[in-house]
Amino acid sequence: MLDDRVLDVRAATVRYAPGRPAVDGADLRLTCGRVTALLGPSGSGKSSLLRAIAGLEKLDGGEIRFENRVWSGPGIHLAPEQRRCGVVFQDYALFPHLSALNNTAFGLRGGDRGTRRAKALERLKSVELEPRAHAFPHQLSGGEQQRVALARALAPDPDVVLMDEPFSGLDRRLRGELRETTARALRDSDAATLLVTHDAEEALALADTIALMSQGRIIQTGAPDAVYLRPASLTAARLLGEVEAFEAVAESGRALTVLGEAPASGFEDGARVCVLARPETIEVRRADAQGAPAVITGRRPGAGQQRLICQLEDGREISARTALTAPHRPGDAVRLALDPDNTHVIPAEAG
Ligand SMILES: Nc1ncnc2c1ncn2[C@@H]1O[C@H](COP(=O)(O)OP(=O)(O)OP(=O)(O)O)[C@@H](O)[C@H]1O
Repeated sequence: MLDDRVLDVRAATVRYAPGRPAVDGADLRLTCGRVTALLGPSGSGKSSLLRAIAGLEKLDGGEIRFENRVWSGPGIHLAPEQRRCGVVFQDYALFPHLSALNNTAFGLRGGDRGTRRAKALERLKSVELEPRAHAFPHQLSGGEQQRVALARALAPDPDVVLMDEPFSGLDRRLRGELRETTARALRDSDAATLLVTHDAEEALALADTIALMSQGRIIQTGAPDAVYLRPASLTAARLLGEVEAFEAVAESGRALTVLGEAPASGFEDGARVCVLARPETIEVRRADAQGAPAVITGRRPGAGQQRLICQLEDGREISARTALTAPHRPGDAVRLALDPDNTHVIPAEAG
C-alpha cells in the first residue's frame, strides 16, 4: 500500500515578541484527502500556525515538510508561491474587478487561455457556482463569495488547502449548507486541508480529524467523536463544548462521585481522578428514583434539546441536556445520575 501523502509540522514555533511564542512547539500532521479542523480559543495561535504553513510567517524553531520537501526549517523558508498550497482567508480576499471565473483562473499557470478557463469553470462547478461564473464579487452573496474563494484555492490542484474561519461571516443556516458543499469539494480535491475555527460544532460536523490548540500548542488530535467523548484533559474537553467535572478517588476500578459511580479501570487504588460527563449524558430522573437530589433552577430550550440547570443540595449547579419534549420545568425536584457508559475519567492533574 502506498504511504499517505502528508504535511508534517514538528515543534513549530512562531514568536512575534519576547515572552511566550504565539506558536509554541506545535506538532501537527495533515493527510491528503482528509480535512483537519484546528480548534482553539481566540489567541491560541491558530492563524499564526496556518500562516506559517502558508509561508506567510517564518518559523523561529521546528520544521514544516510536505512529503520529502522541507517548506520551513532551520535556514529554509520557501516563498508562499513555492508551496503547493491554496489559502482561503476569512474575508475571502477576492479581486473586486475580476469575475468569479477570472478570480478562479487567477492562480492557474501553463496551458492556453481556453484550457485555463475550462479548468476554472470545472472548479466553479465543483462548488455549484457555474451559473454565476460571470458575476463580479459585489454581485455575489457572502456564501457565493466564499465558494469562489474555495474554487480559486482549489483550481491549481494544491497539495494543501488552508482555510481560516471560512464561514465566520455567514449566517447559521447558510453555514450548514455551505459546510456540505465545502466538505465535498475538499474531499474530491485530494488535498490535505486545514480548517481553522473556534466553532466546535463546525469542527465536529466537517472534519475527519480534530486538532485542539491551546496557548500555542496542539494538546490533542483525533477523530471528532473520540476527542469529544475521550478528551485528554479538562481544557481539551471544554474546547469541544460544555462538560461537568467531578473529583473522585479510584477504588477497585471505579470512581465514586456525587452523581454515582464511573468505571475507572487503569487507575491504581487511591489515585485522584477527574470524572468528565457531557450534559446530554447526565440522566435527569424522577424525584422518587435513585440518584443525587436536585432542583431544576433554569431551563433554556434549544433545537431539539433543552438545557437544564439543576442545583444539588450542596448548592453546586449541574448542567444537563434532555429532549425538548421531556416534561422538565424550573422548580421540579429531580434526581441526577451519571450514565456510567458515557463518562470519561482522566488523572486529577489533567483536570
Ligand atoms: N503580526 C503579529 N504581531 C504580533 N503579535 C501577533 C501577530 N499576529 C498574532 N499575534 C499574537 O499572537 C497570538 C496568537 O494569535 P493568532 O491570531 O495566531 O491566534 P488565533 O488562535 O488565530 O486567534 P483568533 O481566533 O482570535 O483569530 C495572539 O496573542 C496575537 O495577539
